[in-house]
Amino acid sequence: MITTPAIEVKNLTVGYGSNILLQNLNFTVNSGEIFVILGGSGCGKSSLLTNLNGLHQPLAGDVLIEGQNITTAVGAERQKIMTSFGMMYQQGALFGSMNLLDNVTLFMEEYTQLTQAQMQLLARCKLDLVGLLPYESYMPNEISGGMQKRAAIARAMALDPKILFLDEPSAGLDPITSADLDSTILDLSKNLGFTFVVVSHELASIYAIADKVIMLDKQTKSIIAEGDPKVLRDTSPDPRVHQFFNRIMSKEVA
Ligand SMILES: Nc1ncnc2c1ncn2[C@@H]1O[C@H](COP(=O)(O)OP(=O)(O)OP(=O)(O)O)[C@@H](O)[C@H]1O
Repeated sequence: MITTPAIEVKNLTVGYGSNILLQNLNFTVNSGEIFVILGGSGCGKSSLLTNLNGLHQPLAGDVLIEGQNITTAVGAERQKIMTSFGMMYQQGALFGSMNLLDNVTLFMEEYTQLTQAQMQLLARCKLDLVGLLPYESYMPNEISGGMQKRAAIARAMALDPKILFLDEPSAGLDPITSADLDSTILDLSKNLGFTFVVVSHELASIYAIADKVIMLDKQTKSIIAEGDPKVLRDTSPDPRVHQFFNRIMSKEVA
């Protein structure tokens, strides 16, 4: 059986006006995979993510989400593609003036015809999946940084997407909280079959969750490595890749 990839990227050029960050990228994210985008600071990881999720238009090329071209889609067709994925941004993920339950129901109110009771029931399911059901009435500033990240994942799941984009989920978290978040991501992947596309430069997290990575390079504006991160760490002949993956002692990541 041939399954449509979750995401197909074809000849994609990412940048802003005349500032080209990444050129002619080609890669595929398979359904159910945890796919990690990595690379040095400023190489264009977050920009690539905003081209994949339709927030910014690529300078050239196409992005297909479950076979549908988000780059060319307009109107209702585009809206349909946009609701097939959820997004967790690096900064300010939650609305500070709403409790966690309202943060999750917000998108349902905008995009569905469900009753309040139905929305709340579904939102409680999402909060439960990330371990936050007892905190549904808490405000974002009343919970820890790690809990805020998990609440943001619950909110990204509000419309039952198949794909979740996470921009630097571990940023600002201590190693133990970060490992907890990795467990949540792995659970959601294993139990519910989500496809994750994650921007990260945290090696411990990359080794813990990634099925596949692509490594971006600022100088060549291209993908310089692709595959299983542990295999790349142990076998890549490319010094840039070797240096990235061996920043910490191997015993920490074995
Ligand atoms: N909206 C924008 N308009 C113009 N330039 C931008 C915009 N967003 C990012 N850039 C520029 O694009 C370059 C790459 O930024 P981006 O955030 O995509 O890289 P990154 O690899 O995610 O970086 P980091 O790891 O530091 O978060 C930077 O020079 C940045 O200033």
